[in-house]
Amino acid sequence: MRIGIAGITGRVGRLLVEEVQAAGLEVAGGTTRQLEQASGLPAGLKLFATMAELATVSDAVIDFTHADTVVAHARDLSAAGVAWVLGTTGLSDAQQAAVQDAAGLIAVVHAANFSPGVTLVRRLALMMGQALPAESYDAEIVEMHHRQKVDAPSGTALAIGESVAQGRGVVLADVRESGRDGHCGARSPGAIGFAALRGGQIVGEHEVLFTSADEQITLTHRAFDRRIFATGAVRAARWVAGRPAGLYGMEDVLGLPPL
Ligand SMILES: NC(=O)C1=CN([C@@H]2O[C@H](COP(=O)(O)OP(=O)(O)OC[C@H]3O[C@@H](n4cnc5c(N)ncnc54)[C@H](OP(=O)(O)O)[C@@H]3O)[C@@H](O)[C@H]2O)C=CC1
Ligand SMILES: O=C(O)C1=N[C@H](C(=O)O)C[C@H](O)C1
Repeated sequence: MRIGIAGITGRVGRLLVEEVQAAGLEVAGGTTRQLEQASGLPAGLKLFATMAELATVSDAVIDFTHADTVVAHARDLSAAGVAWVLGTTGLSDAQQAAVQDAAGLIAVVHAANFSPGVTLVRRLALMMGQALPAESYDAEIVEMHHRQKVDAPSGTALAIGESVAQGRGVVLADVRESGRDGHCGARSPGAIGFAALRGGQIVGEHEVLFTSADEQITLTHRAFDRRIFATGAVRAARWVAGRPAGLYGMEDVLGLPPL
């Protein structure tokens, strides 16, 4: 199986090269905007300036790049009929819609976090949302990442928030409170709050807190090594091969029953 890697010079992209090879799969090549200057990659890798070119040599493409690439990548992979494993976060509504449209034509695995642990945390968050009434339990999600991260809150924090909202039977956009600062007023009843911290080289930490007047329950996930995302994405690429068009998540890859 030939795996293309979009964003092959990136923090995750470089690990993907190693993990695709470790899984016994072929690295078909990768995309980069720095065709001449890309350094530190294994010799002999095929580098391409566009997804359209990478798609011609790939059976599936793993994509950890930037939200600005998503619309073009959706178009090019749909046109080529190549499966897409998408890890990029910080997508706008229009970019999400492009992913959804692509999934009508090709198989897409889209996850804000490819670690098995976060997939389980999302399930637990949904159950907590179902069990702990919003009138009594305030849900807050705190995330911390490395200083280079460009989007906030993290895709994982938002995905966990979606799970809590699903458990509560509400729409996240209606109850989301992010980035409180200044005279922002008291917490709205039923709000799901988000706080984003940045510093150093933290790989990724997420905490979900449910706090009532009488008790607090917290779920914590810490990624110690970015490789966990690369191994999860390679697992998803293996899984997606030959699947019909559709939008899949990491819970499908892990074979978890629907909630
Ligand atoms: N789902 C998951 O499990 C995870 C998701 N992520 C997400 O994956 C994405 C990439 O993360 P990470 O590898 O840390 O990021 P990096 O910035 O290290 O790598 C992204 C690469 O994408 C390429 N790129 C292409 N187009 C653009 C653009 N318009 N702007 C910026 N870069 C571009 C760059 O390569 P070049 O300059 O060579 O073109 C860059 O090296 C982020 O959205 C991040 O949040 C990260 C970890 C886990
Ligand atoms: O940018 C990162 O590094 C990460 N991004 C993802 C996110 O936004 O949730 C996943 C992980 O936390 C690392």
